[in-house]
Amino acid sequence: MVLCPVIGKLQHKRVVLASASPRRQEILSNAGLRFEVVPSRFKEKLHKASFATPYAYAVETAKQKALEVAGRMHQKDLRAPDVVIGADTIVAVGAMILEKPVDKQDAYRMLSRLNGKEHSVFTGVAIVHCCSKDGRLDTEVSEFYEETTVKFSELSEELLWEYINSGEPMDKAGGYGIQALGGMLVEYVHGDFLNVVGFPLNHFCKELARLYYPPRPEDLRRVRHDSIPAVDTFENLSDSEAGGSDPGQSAKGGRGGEQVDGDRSQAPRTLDAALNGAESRPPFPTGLLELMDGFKASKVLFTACKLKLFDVLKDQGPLQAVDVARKLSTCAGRTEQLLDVCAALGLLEKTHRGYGNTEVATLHLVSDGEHSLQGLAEYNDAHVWGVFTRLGLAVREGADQTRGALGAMEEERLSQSKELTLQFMRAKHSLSKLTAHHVATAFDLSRFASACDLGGCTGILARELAQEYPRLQVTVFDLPEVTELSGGFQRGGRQTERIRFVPGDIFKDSLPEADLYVLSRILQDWPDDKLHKLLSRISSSCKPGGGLLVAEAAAEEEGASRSPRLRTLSAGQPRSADEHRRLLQRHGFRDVRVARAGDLLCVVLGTRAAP
Ligand SMILES: O=c1[nH]cc([C@@H]2O[C@H](COP(=O)(O)OP(=O)(O)OP(=O)(O)O)[C@@H](O)[C@H]2O)c(=O)[nH]1
Repeated sequence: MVLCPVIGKLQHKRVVLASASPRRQEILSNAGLRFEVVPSRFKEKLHKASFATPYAYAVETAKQKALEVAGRMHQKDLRAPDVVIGADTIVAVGAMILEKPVDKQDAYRMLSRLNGKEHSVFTGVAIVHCCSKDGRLDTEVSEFYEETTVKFSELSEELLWEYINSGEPMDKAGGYGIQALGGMLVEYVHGDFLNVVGFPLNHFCKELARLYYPPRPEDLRRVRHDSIPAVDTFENLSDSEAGGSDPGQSAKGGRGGEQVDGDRSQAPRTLDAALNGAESRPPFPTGLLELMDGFKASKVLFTACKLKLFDVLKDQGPLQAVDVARKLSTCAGRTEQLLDVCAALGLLEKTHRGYGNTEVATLHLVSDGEHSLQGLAEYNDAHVWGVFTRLGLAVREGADQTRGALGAMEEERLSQSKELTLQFMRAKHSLSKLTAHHVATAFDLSRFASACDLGGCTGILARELAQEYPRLQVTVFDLPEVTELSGGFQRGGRQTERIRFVPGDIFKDSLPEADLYVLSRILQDWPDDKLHKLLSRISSSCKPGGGLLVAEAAAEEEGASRSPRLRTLSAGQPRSADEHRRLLQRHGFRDVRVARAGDLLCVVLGTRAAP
C-alpha cells in the first residue's frame, strides 16, 4: 500500500536505487516505493578539500553515484531507467569528514573522535530523471541534503572496543549504526533519525512533491519564501486535488531544484521535449517486466542455494568474488555475476570488503539456520520448476490435469528414492516452520484432548500444537517412509513426550482416533475425487463434537498476496472462505469458521455434527 501520494508518483516509472546499502533499500521499500537496486561503481574518492562544506561533498558523491548507474544502464541497454536515486551519508566533526572505516583501528579513531561530543550527520541525495533520445542520455538532477545532529555519551575504551569487535561499525559512516547496537552510544538526536541511518525519507518526499506537483497560484503565494513544501503539503496531496505532473512539467512550472549551495530559488535545467511529451506515452510497465523476469530471479536464488553460497559466506564472509569462486570451485567471472545479481536482489551485501549475507539470507538461506528455507528452495528447484514447465500442457488438458500435476509429482515422490523423500520433507519442514504457529493459534483448540495431524510430515505443526495446548496429545500420521525419516528432524523439548508418529496411508489405512483431525496444506495437492474420499474418511472417523481443522493457501480475494496463488497454480485455484465452508458442511461438519493465518494461509475449523 502506498500511503503517500508522492511516492505513488513513481509507481509507474522504472526507478533504480543506485546503492548497495541495505538500510536505504529497507527505508524506501518500507515507504512503498518499488525499485530495482543497481549498486553504484563510483569510487568515493572526490577530493574533500575542494568542497566548501561537508554536505557539498556528500551531495556531489550522491550525484556521481546516481549518474554512474544511469550512464552504465543506458550504455548496456541503450535505455536508461526513468529515475535513478543516489545517496551518500557522511559524519562531520567540524570540517573533518568521516566515512566508513577501513579497519578496526580506523573505526577506533573515528569513534574516539565522536566520543562525548556532538557531530553532524549529512546525507546527500540525488534524484536523476533520465531520458534517452536518439541513443543519447539526457539527465536532469535534483539534489539536496539533510543534516541531523547526534551526541555521543562519554564512552569507556572498553566499551568502544567491545562495540568495534561486534563488527557493526565497518560498513557505516562514522563507524556506528544508530539503528542497532550503536544506538546505545547516543545521548540525543536532533533531526531526522532516518537521515542518520542513511536516507532522509521525509525530505525526499518533500522533494518529490516539489518535483511532481506544480504549485497552484495560491500555493505560490504561500510558499514564496520557501520552495520546499511543508510536511503537511505532501501528506495531504492527492492526484485529483493537486493535479499531478511529471517533473519536466513542474520544472516548466517554475519550482526550482534545490542547489547544493543552498540557493533553492534557481530552476533546474529542463529535460528536452521528449520528456515534456511524456504524458502521451503509456506508463512504464515495471510490474509486467518484473513478472516476465521473475523466473530468472528464482533461478538465481535456487542456484546460489544449491552452490551453498550463503553457507560459505556465513562462515567465511565477507569474501571477494574470486575467493568465493575458489571456495565453490566455480568460474570466477560467472560467480561475480551471480554475486552481483544476488546483491541486486537484496540477498547479499556488497562492500569494499567483499560480499556478505544480508539479514534475510542469514535468517532464511543458510542451511542450518532455525528459520532456514533452504529445503524449500532446493525442492522448488529440483521439482516444482519441472512441474511448471508442464503448465501449458496442464492448462490445455483441463483443470483436473492441472491438479494432477502435483498429484503426479506426489506419486512420483512416493515411488522414488529416500533422497527425494528427504528433499520433500525438508521443503515441507521449512515452510511449516513459518506457518505452524499461525495455524495452531488461529482458533482456540483447548477443548480438544487429542489431535491427529494427517500428512503431518516432520511434526512441526504437532510440536506447535503441543506447545500451545499443554494437555493435548498429538499423533502425526504419515506414510511409513516419512515417519521413518522424521526422527532426523526432531529436537528435544518437553512437549515431544505428547507427540507420537504413526505410519500409515491417509487414503487406505484406518485413521488413528482423535478429537481433532488436522489437514495442513494437504487438500490443495489432490484432485477432487481424492479430496472427497479423504474428507469422507475423516468424517467417518470423527466423533460427534469432534473437529476438523484445515489450513490451505488463502485465495487472493481474501487479501492474500500474489505469491500463494502462484504457489498453488499447478494445483488449482485456492478456495475461497465460502468454498471451504461448503466443503466441510458437505462432509457433515457444522459451525464452520474461517480465519486467516499469517499472510499465506486460510484456516477452517468445523465441528462434526451427529450423523
Ligand atoms: O547510523 C548509521 N549511520 C550510517 C549507516 C550506513 O552507513 C553507510 C554510509 O555509506 P555510504 O553512504 O557510502 O553508502 P554505502 O553503504 O557504501 O552504499 P552505496 O552503494 O550507496 O555507496 C550507509 O549504508 C548507511 O546506511 C547506518 O547504517 N547507520
